[in-house]
Amino acid sequence: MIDGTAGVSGRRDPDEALLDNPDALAEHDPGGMLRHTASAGAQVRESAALAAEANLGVLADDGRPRAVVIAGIGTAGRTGDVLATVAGPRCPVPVIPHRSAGVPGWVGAADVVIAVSASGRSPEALGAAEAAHRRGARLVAVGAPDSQLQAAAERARAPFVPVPRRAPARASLWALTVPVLLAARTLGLVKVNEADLAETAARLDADADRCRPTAESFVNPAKSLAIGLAGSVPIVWGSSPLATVAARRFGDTLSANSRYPVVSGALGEAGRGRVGLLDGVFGGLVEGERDIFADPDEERPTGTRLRLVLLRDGGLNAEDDTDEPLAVEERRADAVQTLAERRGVRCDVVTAEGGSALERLASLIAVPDFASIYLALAHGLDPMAVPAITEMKELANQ
Ligand SMILES: O=P(O)(O)OC[C@H]1O[C@](O)(CO)[C@@H](O)[C@@H]1O
Repeated sequence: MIDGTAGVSGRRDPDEALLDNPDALAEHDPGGMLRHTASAGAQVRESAALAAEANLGVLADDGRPRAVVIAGIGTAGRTGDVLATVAGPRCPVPVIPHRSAGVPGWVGAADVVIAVSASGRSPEALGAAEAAHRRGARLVAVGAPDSQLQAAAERARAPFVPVPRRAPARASLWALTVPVLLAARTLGLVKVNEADLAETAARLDADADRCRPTAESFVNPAKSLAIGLAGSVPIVWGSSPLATVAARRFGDTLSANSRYPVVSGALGEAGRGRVGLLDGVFGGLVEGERDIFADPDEERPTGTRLRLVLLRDGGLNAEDDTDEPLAVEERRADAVQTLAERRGVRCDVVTAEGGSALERLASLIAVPDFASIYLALAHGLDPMAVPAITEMKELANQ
């Protein structure tokens, strides 16, 4: 074990055996990040019930808005990306995630602002709630009960969905996302129905079960994904807009939980530039030096190398939910797998399952969420405590 600055201790080389030792897992996860993450399905059900009590119906009183702005930062900000992708390219109004304080200059009485903050106190969400009120935009707020955000919503006489606080915010993705989607449903912008919510919750429960700490690495998809990523520079690309949201989410959790550098984004965009990484010093150049006779399961390459994680959507219905033909996305996903294989870059594929956009998204997020935690634990890092975030806030506020 080594100690870094800020009292963070961990080991440079991952201890894979630790992943199959439930006592050691619990010891390294004192805040219960695995347990919080396993509550994703319950979060969907709870938030759906809380949203149903929040009088979201008033949002629809003035009809369809000109635009919807989802204001928040970090995980709260990701909920805006989820809404934009679930609403899809045929959504009749622009859906705009906004990650800085306040709201865009054009926001006015014709628009809706959804302010989201797990703690209920981020300057970004608070600034947006206040600006929306000042400009006469319709407002709905989602966040911790009895928070500054709740007070701001009350001042604006706006609906507020009180989402119980879990620390840290990134363990609350589903709790925050569902009220955002249900607010948009009230406005007629998404088709998410009760069955979609129930099936998404069931999918998250089933994945949490497959990824539970007592399920050993050879049957646990999150542990095996973590072991594959250990020591690598992960590249996470999503084959569709939906899968790209999941890819960016994996970028968030790999950075914050596992403290790994990661390249994440859309495969379509990557194919026009970032795919060049596969040929570089962490890709083809180092892989070319590997002993081709070594047992791929035994050998852990010495040079840092890339590991590609491809999140494949496959789409639901080519007519309805994609802005380019499904076949194009699929061909591109096949192509990058071939390219990685030619360079000797290992590739993990997670394929979406489920009958709705939300369930498919859940199926691309659940296993990677757990993998990021197992990767942290293999390195002896507490996946919950990220002192650099607090230190950064303190330094920035000086
Ligand atoms: O959802 P909140 O509480 O507004 O926080 C926004 C972001 O800020 C952090 O709390 C870090 O300060 C993240 O964990 C979070 O996603």
